[in-house]
Amino acid sequence: MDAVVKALSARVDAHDAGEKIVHRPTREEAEAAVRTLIAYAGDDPDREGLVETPKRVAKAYRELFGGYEEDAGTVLAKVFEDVEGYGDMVLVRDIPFHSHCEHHMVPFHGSAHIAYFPSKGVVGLSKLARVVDVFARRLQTQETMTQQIADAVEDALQPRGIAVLIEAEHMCMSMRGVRKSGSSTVTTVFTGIFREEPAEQARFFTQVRLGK
Ligand SMILES: Nc1nc2c(ncn2[C@@H]2O[C@H](COP(=O)(O)OP(=O)(O)OP(=O)(O)O)[C@@H](O)[C@H]2O)c(=O)[nH]1
Ligand SMILES: [Zn+2]
Repeated sequence: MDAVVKALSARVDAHDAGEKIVHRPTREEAEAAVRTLIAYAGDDPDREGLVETPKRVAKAYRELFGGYEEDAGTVLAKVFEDVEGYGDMVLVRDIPFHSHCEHHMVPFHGSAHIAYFPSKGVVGLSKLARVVDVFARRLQTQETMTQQIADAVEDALQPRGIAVLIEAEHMCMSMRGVRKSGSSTVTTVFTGIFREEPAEQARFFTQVRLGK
C-alpha cells in the first residue's frame, strides 16, 4: 500500500472511530481564500505582482503541509536486523526542519535530535530524518511533534530506549506578539534506558552538543 492510500485509509478508520473528517477544499477554493487574505492584509489581489500569488500559495501549501499525506509507520517499515549485535546508542543529530505552529500558522524552525538503543534492529538513518518531516509538515505544537516522533520510533522498533530533543525558534514569538527574537524552545521525550539511567541521558546531551 503506498503512503497516500495508507494515510487516506487511516482517515477512514478515524472516521469509523467517530472522529471528525475534514472536507478538503478544491484548489480553486483555496486560491479564493488566499485572495481574501491578501485583501484582508490591505493589498489589491488584482495588482500585477499578486495575480499569480493565490496559485503559488495553494501549491506551496501542498508542499509545506505534505505531512498529512504521509505515514510515519510506512517510512520506518524497513528494519535491518543484521547489525552484528550492535546495541549501543544510535543518534542522528541536527536534523533541520521547518514547521508551522497550529496557533498562528506561522513558521517555527530548528533542529531535531533522535537517539535509540536498538533491540530487534535498526532503521535507515535517512528514515529518521524523513519522519521528522512527516510530522513537521503539519500544523503543530513543538511538544506534540516531539511526542509523535518518539511514538513512531517506538512503534517501528520497540527499542530499549528513545530520546528525542527538538530545539526551535517560533516566528510567532519573534515576528509578532511578544516580539522576542532569538529565544529558543527545547522539548524532550525520554523512554526506557534514557528515562531510567541518568548517565545515558547525560551521554545523549553530551553527544548532541559534541563538536559545537
Ligand atoms: N506550548 C506551545 N505553545 C506554542 C507553540 N507555538 C506557539 N505557541 C504559543 O501559543 C500561545 C497562544 O496563545 P494565545 O493567548 O491563545 O494567543 P495570542 O494572543 O496570539 O498569544 P501571544 O503570542 O502571546 O500574542 C502563545 O503563547 C504562543 O507562544 C508550541 O509549539 N507549543
Ligand atoms: Zn504561534
